[in-house]
Amino acid sequence: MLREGIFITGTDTGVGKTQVTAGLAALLQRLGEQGAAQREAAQGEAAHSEAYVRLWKPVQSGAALGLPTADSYRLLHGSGLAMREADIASHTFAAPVAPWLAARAAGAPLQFRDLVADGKRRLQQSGCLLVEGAGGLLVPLAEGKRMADLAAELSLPLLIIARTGLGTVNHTLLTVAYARQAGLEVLGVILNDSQSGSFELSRLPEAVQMAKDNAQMIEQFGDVPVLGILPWMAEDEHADAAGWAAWREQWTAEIESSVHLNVFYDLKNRRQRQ
Ligand SMILES: Nc1ncnc2c1ncn2[C@@H]1O[C@H](COP(=O)(O)OP(=O)(O)OP(=O)(O)O)[C@@H](O)[C@H]1O
Ligand SMILES: C[C@H](N)[C@@H](CCCCCC(=O)O)NC(=O)O
Ligand SMILES: [Mg+2]
Repeated sequence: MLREGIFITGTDTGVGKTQVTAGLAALLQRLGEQGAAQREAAQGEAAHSEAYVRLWKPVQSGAALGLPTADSYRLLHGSGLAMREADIASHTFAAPVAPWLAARAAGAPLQFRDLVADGKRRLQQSGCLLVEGAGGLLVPLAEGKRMADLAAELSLPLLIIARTGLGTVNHTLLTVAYARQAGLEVLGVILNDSQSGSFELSRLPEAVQMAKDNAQMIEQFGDVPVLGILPWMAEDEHADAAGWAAWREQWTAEIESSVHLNVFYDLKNRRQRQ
C-alpha cells in the first residue's frame, strides 16, 4: 500500500520538485495499476482503473493555469494522471515570489486553516496524495505560517529534493535538521541534476562522482537515506500529448532504475483498499 500522503519539499526553489513529483506520480500510478491487474488476473476478474496517486500543489506563484510553465500544467502532463489542472493547484498567483507575498500582492491573502482543511479533504480521497510545496521548508505561506507548518499540520512525511553539485550538502543537512526540529518525519532525499544544461554534462565522470560523494556525506552526516540520484533529462514544455508520453516513459524508467521506492509504501498502517 502506498502511504496516504507525502510532502515533497526542496532545499530551494528550482531544484526539481515539480519534475521529480510528476515522474514519481506517473511511476507509482503505473506500478499500482500493474499490481492490481496481476491480482485481478489471478482472481479471474476484469481489471478496472483506480487512482493510486493524486497530486496537489496547494499554492503556486509565478504562474497562470494553462501556461506550459505553470507547475500545475507540468504536474498534469508530466504525470499523465487523470486529473484536471485546476484541481491540482488550489491557488495560483502571478507574482514569482513566496506564496504569502504573492497572495498579498493579488489582494487575496491565504488563510492557513483553509489550506489545512483542503489538504485534509484531499487526504480522505483514495490514493496517495503527493503534495508539492513551493520553494523550501521555511518559505512564507500564510500569516505567521511557513511551508513546513502545512506539512506538520497534515502529519505528512517529507521527501526532500536537492541539487547534485557543490553546496547541496549544507543545504540538505540544514533542511533535514530543521525538519526534525519541527517534528517532521523525513523519508529521504533525492539528488536531482536540475542545473547541468546538457544531458552529456551530467554524465561527466567528475559530476557523477561528486553527486555520489555528496550522497554519501548527506547520509553519514544527516543520518538520512539518499534514495537516488537523478540525471539531467529536460522536459519539453511545449510537447504535444505524444511528446509528453514519450518523455514520461524515459523519465519514469530513469526513476524506477535510480530511486529506492520502498519508503513510499506503508505496509503497516494503511487501511486495505483492494
Ligand atoms: N533532472 C532534470 N533534468 C533537466 N531539467 C530539470 C531537471 N530537474 C528539473 N529541471 C528543470 O529545472 C527547472 C526547475 O525545476 P522545477 O520547476 O521542477 O523546480 P521546483 O523545485 O519545482 O521549483 P519551485 O520551487 O518553483 O516549485 C525546470 O525548468 C525543470 O524543467
Ligand atoms: C516563484 C517560485 N517558482 C516558487 C516560490 C519560491 C519562493 C522562494 C522564496 C525564498 O526562499 O526566497 N513558486 C512555486 O513553486 O509555485
Ligand atoms: Mg515546482
